[in-house]
Amino acid sequence: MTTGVIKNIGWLVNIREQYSLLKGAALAGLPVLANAWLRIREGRILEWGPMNTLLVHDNEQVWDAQGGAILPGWCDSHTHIVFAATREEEFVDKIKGLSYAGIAAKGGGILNSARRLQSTSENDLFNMAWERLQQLMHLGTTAIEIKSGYGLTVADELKMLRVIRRLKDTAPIPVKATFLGAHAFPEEYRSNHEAYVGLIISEMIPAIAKEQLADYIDAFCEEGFFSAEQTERICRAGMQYGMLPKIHANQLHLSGGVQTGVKLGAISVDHLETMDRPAIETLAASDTIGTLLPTAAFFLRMAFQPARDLISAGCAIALASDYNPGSSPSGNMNLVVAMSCIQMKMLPEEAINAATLNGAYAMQLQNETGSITAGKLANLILTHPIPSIAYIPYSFGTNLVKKVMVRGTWL
Ligand SMILES: N=CN[C@@H](CCC(=O)O)C(=O)O
Ligand SMILES: [Zn+2]
Repeated sequence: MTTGVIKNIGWLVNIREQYSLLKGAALAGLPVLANAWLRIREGRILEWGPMNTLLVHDNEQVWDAQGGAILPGWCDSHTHIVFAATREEEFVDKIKGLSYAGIAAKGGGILNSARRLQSTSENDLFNMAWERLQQLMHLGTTAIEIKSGYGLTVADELKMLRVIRRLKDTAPIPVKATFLGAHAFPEEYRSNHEAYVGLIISEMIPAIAKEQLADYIDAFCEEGFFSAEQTERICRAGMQYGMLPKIHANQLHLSGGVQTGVKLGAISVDHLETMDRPAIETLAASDTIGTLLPTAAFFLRMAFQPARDLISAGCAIALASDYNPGSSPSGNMNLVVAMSCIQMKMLPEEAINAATLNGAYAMQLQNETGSITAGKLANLILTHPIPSIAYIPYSFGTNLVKKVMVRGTWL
């Protein structure tokens, strides 16, 4: 745990003494201090001010930002980084014309990942996910949610969640675990979906709860996958054990996932590529966060999420990477932020808030990270010198991240 002061910060971004979930117009308010210093004590943010007020303490460590910006690290609230193999062959199939749903119907997609994961050891899965997590941290992600959902048997879902637990115990950043047994129906349940729903409810959830392996419960609420009614039953079963819902909703169709999530008081409903007025208004009238995953829409060549409509209606919006081998094989949150500005017309301020403070809320980590606030973790991004905040999404594809600090230590 390090103590010291960062000087010559060009822009100190998202400074907040008080904070709350940002909805609608509030998303555009990003408090920034130009030409600043920031003091860290015991791995946490202590205080900050304009450069002309800096008094360096005796024997204090001083780091020079050399005009770079300091931001709270990205809070990626939706990932699937535990997987056994990449799926670039399906990527090529898609280039040749097959649809995402078509690939899934052929036994590809999630079931392909499940077959590969079932024959991979817990240790190998951990090592692969650990490597991915290291890469993400160097790209500025300093809090993350990770889902199961490529196991699809009691033993393999437990295996995945134990890997996530090990990541939690090993990583220096906060990690949250989500149980997504309801990700796809395994082949052997093709003609008896109810039996698989029963397995999730009566065997998987109690076993996971016994080992306290999951913070959240998720279901892929989608045509051909889990209906709104099945999603509700599965989530309610998880809620009995304290797992709050975070739901895959309205990705390919108007699945009813948004309404189901709001009805259950879900922390978030995620994806939202396919929205209509009732879904937008239901979300806007709730405290459930709409988590947008623009790199998944990009990779699947789908229409992007209607961010402007959601913000105009007053919704709380978060941004996340959806890092997974099928629909978003990238966990680069810098790209997510840029894409949300370029393709969804989010303002740079809205996108940064959605990828930091609201992302933290979407993992119930708002008191630990997501803004420059005294007492929060010193989990920070230092950029190369930039002329403005808008330059961050504007210069998409250029790695502006110079260094990342986690709990007061530079990686
Ligand atoms: N949509 C469902 N689940 C993942 C994709 C998983 C996969 O294709 O492996 C997603 O969030 O996009
Ligand atoms: Zn996902």
